[in-house]
Amino acid sequence: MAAGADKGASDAQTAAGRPQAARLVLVVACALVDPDGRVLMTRRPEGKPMAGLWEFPGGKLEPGETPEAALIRELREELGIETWGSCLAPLTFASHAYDSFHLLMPLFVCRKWRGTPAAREGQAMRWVRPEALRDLPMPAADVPLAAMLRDLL
Ligand SMILES: Nc1nc2c([nH]c(=O)n2[C@H]2C[C@H](O)[C@@H](COP(=O)(O)OP(=O)(O)OP(=O)(O)O)O2)c(=O)[nH]1
Repeated sequence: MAAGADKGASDAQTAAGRPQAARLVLVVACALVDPDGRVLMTRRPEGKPMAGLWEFPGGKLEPGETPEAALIRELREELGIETWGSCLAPLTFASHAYDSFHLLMPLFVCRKWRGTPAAREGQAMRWVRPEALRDLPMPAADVPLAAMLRDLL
């Protein structure tokens, strides 16, 4: 019998019998790290899913964008800062099953930018020591990232 052929009808399966992934959403995010080693976190505004939770700046890619270009654009739009691909170092990633989609989120670290981050979209923001990240309410996908940042930064 093919693997999975005896599973219940409630399991989402492809015709080939493999588990069916939820819609995959690619989001790129950044740990901006200041000279004191603190990380910039922003709070999701009211009216959005997961409102009030603290997240890394970033967002979804637009069609045809590379992750790096999307992140540079998001940092400009959200925080009014300018950075460069050469200043974005891949750090880790989140792969998390939310109810309605599966989030795949590379997390870059950036220590060099031009300008002073300011919340351009009305979101709250704060600089947080890596060891204090665990005290912030975060999206479920971010919880393991916070633990990794404590070790890696
Ligand atoms: N930017 C960011 N998004 C995160 C983090 N953790 C996490 O689960 N997400 C989720 C929340 C959203 O579903 C998605 C980010 O997409 P987004 O910021 O472009 O979209 P949004 O929900 O704010 O707004 P919309 O474009 O869907 O209307 O990724 C994180 O640390 N940073």
